[in-house]
Amino acid sequence: MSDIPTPHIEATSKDEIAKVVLMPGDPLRAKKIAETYLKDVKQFNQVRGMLGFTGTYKGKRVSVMGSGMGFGSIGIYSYELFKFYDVDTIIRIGSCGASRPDIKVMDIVLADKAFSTETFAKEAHGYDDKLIEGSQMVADTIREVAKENNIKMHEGNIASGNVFYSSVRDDWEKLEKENGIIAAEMEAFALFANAKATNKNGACLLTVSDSKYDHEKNLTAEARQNAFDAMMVLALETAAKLVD
Ligand SMILES: O=P(O)(O)O[C@H]1O[C@H](CO)[C@@H](O)[C@H]1O
Ligand SMILES: O=c1cc[nH]c(=O)[nH]1
Repeated sequence: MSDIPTPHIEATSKDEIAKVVLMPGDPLRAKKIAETYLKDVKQFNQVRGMLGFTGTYKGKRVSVMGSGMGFGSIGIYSYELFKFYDVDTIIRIGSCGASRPDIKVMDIVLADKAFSTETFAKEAHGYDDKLIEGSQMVADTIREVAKENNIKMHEGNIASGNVFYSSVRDDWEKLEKENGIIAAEMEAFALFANAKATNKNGACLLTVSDSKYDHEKNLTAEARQNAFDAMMVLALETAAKLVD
């Protein structure tokens, strides 16, 4: 197996990437975060447009890189970061759909476990589990930061899946109830599986971008790219504590 650079990340030294990586799906959101919140920023990746940057937040080195959408994409990037670049922690910072009426657009969700009916974890690492837990150490730090900054979060399991548009599934509400699912997105299950297999830390913070209970409030693509400030405070302050 190749070492660095990898087929998908062009950084030639492990030092170009911090021990904690924040990972939105959208590479342009990664750029925006680096420009807005980090100092002394250096870009470490542009292969396939999957932009990655390292800078400092309150003096602590933090990286931010896009994951792309779905298990295939985050599966590649998170594995290469954990396995070949010695990254310890990846915090996904994404958007999601709400699976409960009390969870509103712009609310923040901290994922406990990610649920999927798909085969990524089995094919990648032989895991049969449909629910895979995120790092409780990172989740505890996020809770601490939320308390310190008076930021409200919903906590629970989330559903992950490669299929955004489905014309056949009608069993979701039952699965959501049975598995304690409060929101839906497309990457956390693969991230948590890779973290488990490499003995690293994966966590997932989400901002609700749309709700089937309130379609009128759903966010535009531009708002999704720009509007997630509270989640950013949580992720950046957590990263700063983790690299103490
Ligand atoms: O906003 P991001 O992080 O991309 O997350 C969500 O948005 C994308 C779908 O529009 C999927 O990647 C899903 O997980
Ligand atoms: O994956 C996603 C992302 C946002 N909203 C959804 O319903 N699903």
